[in-house]
Amino acid sequence: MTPRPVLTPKTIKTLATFAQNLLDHDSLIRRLLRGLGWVTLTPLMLLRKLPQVFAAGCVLLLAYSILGTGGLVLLLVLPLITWVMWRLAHPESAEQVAARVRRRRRYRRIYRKHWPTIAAGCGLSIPGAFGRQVAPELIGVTAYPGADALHVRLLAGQSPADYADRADALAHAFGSPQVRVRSDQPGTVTLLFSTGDMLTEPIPAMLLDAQDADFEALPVGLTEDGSPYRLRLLYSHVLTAGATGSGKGSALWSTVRALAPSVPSGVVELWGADPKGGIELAMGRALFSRFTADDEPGDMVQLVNDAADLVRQRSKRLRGHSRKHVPTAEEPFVVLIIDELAYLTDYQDDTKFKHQFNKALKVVLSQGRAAGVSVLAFVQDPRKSVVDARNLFPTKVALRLDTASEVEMVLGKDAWERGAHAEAIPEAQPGTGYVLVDGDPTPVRIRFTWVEDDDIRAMARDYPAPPPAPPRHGFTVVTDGDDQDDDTTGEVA
Ligand SMILES: Nc1ncnc2c1ncn2[C@@H]1O[C@H](COP(=O)(O)OP(=O)(O)OP(=O)(O)O)[C@@H](O)[C@H]1O
Repeated sequence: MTPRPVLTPKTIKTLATFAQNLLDHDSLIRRLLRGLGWVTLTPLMLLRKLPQVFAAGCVLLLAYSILGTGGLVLLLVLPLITWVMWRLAHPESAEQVAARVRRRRRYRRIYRKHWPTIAAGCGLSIPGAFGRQVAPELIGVTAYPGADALHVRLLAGQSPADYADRADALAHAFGSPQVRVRSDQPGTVTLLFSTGDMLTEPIPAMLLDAQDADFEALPVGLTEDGSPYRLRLLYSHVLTAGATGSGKGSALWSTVRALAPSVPSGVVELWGADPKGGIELAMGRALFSRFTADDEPGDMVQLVNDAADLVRQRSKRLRGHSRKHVPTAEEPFVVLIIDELAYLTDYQDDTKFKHQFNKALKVVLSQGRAAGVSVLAFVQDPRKSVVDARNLFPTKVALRLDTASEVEMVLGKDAWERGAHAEAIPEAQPGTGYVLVDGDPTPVRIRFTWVEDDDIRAMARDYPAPPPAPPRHGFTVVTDGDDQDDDTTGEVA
């Protein structure tokens, strides 16, 4: 028996029809194959692009197969009911979770998606293979209530200054009112995009803390991410500049308030010089161990001279024993508060007075930090001649100022380029400013708390300075020429 040929004319005709059908776009076979592909590939696509949706679909299918329709409906409705009950019972925690979810969505939709294009547009990418642009790696995003922080790994050859130069372009590209550049660790940079202003509302005075205060981290206000701002005063000096009505008073009293609980024990001594006749400081007079608000400038010179003498004595004692003075009730942390520095350093006609004052102030500024004597000074006019000593202040604060050049006079050009636009602070937001601390090029936007007159009176009543003890600092003027360092002879202004 001869075998039947596999390819009979009939088989060939069937195959030809099948092939024609395959080629025909609208044929049944093509449609069936397309359907099959869709059914098998869609879950794979979902798994890759939207893993959460895929997982949710699997759970629902599983629930349906195990629990049936009723169970499936329950499974769908239960989270909704739980969410509504949560919102009703604990609206704050529910809002926190919702905000976190919103922020994560924003991170994915805005930053992750657009970062490569925006980095290239702002000139922060480098050319890669095949004409592609290589963007700096976006390591992650931290969402704070008032700002999003983008952590970016620097490309070889880049520095945070390159990002500071492009800060304006970056802010516009991401639709943020402002971006500030922070360099936290080598090789990375943090870009802080404002997403809303946490500092628009006045911040009430901090609760007085009866515990021993940390004088290197005094809570005086809030930063723009809503966290407390802690000011270093011990082993530092702070210069605050601001136009009239910018809130210098709140900077002063927020700091005094953080120190006040340590005043009655004598661990902190406040010395106040208010050349404007006591308008600012007199309300809290009882807090001050030494106070001069006379129009008579001689008293101010005496006060700063005494501070300089104390610094010299302590420095002499510290020499060879310790590098830093630790405040105690016997040897307190002395804070010399000068309300309007320009009045004493610049506006005086009497050159002899100016010379004496500047000489003593320079001793305190150059040697006082280690000796536990800090200066907290305020100026309205930041012209160079007024604050020529600003480099001796490790911490500088620019409240609202009139022009960008004034900001540069106080904080330096680099800080302005990094976003410290103190000239743009709204008049309606007194107490807001930028802080720059030596060693950290990133200005921090903060708002000082608002200490009301009643709060000041209550502080003065509850935390008065102890009565003067017999001389314990030995305020006798040190005349030993050997103890006076060369740099005590210079002028401040
Ligand atoms: N931190 C703050 N929060 C809310 N309001 C404030 C704050 N600081 C100041 N203010 C408001 O602004 C006004 C002016 O503030 P302040 O007197 O401290 O400014 P200043 O810079 O000391 O002005 P001047 O140089 O004219 O004395 C205050 O009376 C108060 O109403």
